[in-house]
Amino acid sequence: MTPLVQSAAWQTLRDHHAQWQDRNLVSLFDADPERFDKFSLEAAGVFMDFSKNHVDETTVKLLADLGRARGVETLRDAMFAGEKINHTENRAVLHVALRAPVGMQICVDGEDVVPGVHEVVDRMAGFAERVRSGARTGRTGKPFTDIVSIGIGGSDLGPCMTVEALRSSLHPRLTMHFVSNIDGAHLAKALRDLDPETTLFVVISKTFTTLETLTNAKSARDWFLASGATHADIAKHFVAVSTNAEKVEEFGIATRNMFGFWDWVGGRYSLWSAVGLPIMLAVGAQGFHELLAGAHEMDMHFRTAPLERNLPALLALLGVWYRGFFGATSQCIAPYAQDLNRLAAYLQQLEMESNGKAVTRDGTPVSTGTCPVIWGEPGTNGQHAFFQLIHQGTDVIPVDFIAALDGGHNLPDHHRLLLANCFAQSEALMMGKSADEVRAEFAAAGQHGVEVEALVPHKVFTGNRPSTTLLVDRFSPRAIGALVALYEHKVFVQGAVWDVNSYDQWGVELGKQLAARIAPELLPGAVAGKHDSSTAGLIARARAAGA
Ligand SMILES: O=P(O)(O)OC[C@H]1O[C@](O)(CO)[C@@H](O)[C@@H]1O
Repeated sequence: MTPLVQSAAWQTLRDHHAQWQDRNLVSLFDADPERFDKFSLEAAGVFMDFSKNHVDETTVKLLADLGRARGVETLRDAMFAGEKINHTENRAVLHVALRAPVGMQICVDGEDVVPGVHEVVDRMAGFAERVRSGARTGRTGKPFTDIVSIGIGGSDLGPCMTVEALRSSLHPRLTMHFVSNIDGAHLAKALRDLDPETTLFVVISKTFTTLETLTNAKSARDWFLASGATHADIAKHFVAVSTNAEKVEEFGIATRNMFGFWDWVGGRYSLWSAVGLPIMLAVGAQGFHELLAGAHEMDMHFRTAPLERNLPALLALLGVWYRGFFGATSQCIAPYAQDLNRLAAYLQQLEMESNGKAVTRDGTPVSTGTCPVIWGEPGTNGQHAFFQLIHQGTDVIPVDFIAALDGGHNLPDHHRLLLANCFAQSEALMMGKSADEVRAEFAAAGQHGVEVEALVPHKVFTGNRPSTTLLVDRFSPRAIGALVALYEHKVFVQGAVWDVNSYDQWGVELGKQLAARIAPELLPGAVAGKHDSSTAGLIARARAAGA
């Protein structure tokens, strides 16, 4: 494929960008009373206002042209057709099959995978409903009160983020805990107040070889056995989610207590598979089905809508536009929802592990910047922490504001203030405040003179800073499903335009290998291997401290 910056579509966009050097968003709104209607759209219950972005109708068309020229639609169709678009691992990429309704056909190597997907979901539902009803108990016959999900990365962030997001739908008897970090403090804190007789562990690992997960699972098993339980009791308190039955059995969990999935489900795209078992345990089978239905609706929109009217494509192309032409190296995620407090962490893996790549699909260096740094915190907390930099710092940082119209609680005054803050932030980022406006404020307060002039530059907001606002009715399972699928497809489109393989993650391997080498060197009496003087010095200090 032609390097991105040499493609005709990119060069046309570059010429078009020259017009944006001195264009002000406010003046675009002044010139066009219909701007909000023209640059907003809704699909699968997600409303997207992208009018406060540096785009006009020509920009949208040119960005869509770029998407088409880079083969977004062809690659999309190949993904839905089960082709092995993850070429470095020779795998299909079919998280969309995980939310396909009964009767839809999606084939890998000539075999329809949808019936197998539903078989697992039905098994999960049977299990989850028995745990939720209290029919399935622990070894002493007591119903479970606590569920500890052990996994990391894609085997943790999706279920953890979703369970938090669906707080208002959680089962009243079951408290959910998520343990990921190999830092023993994480597991120790989770187990501190738990009763082994009423605790169920869900060990999630696609490979079942991940150091963090196996270490935590072994320690959890030791904690359970130390309570007087026998090895035979493990079957009542431990279930596994994996693609690796052999390793699961080796760990001591019988395969009848295992829920499987497939190599065509990438870790960070897996919350819709058995990896979502904690979600189903928390919100029930019905809630999980609604989550899948919301995602499927977004899939169908993504699959069929023209790029100019395609939510995921537009979100992605805006990101490409800012990354490529406005120097944006990061993207802020600002959900105005405390329940979405893990969304930024989830999207960090989804986007950065997928598109944080410096070579194209054929292995040659990329010609322009790829994935920006994804970061964020729920509003309004972010306003009192880092929004200063977004308003008055030196970089362009596009913001995605995400909110629900209904807060899902009975404190309507809080929700009104939350939404007011959300809408005010995007308005302030765009409008800014000029020096004359600052002077007028001082004058209205009766202040004039040299001291006032000295303060003016500090109080000026340049404005003209872009943001997109996503609104849903409320954070129902269906809306969360649609929202997450929206971002999954955004990542897909960006990967296609940048021509990177969004579905491998070789960049995490080197650190794992080196950690495996260093771990035995930290044991008492061990001989340290050959390292640079910094690493050797750090190892020596840890050994001296008896690590
Ligand atoms: O599910 P597993 O095999 O334990 O892997 C966990 C995570 O580790 C990674 O491979 C990266 O370290 C992720 O892609 C994955 O989600």
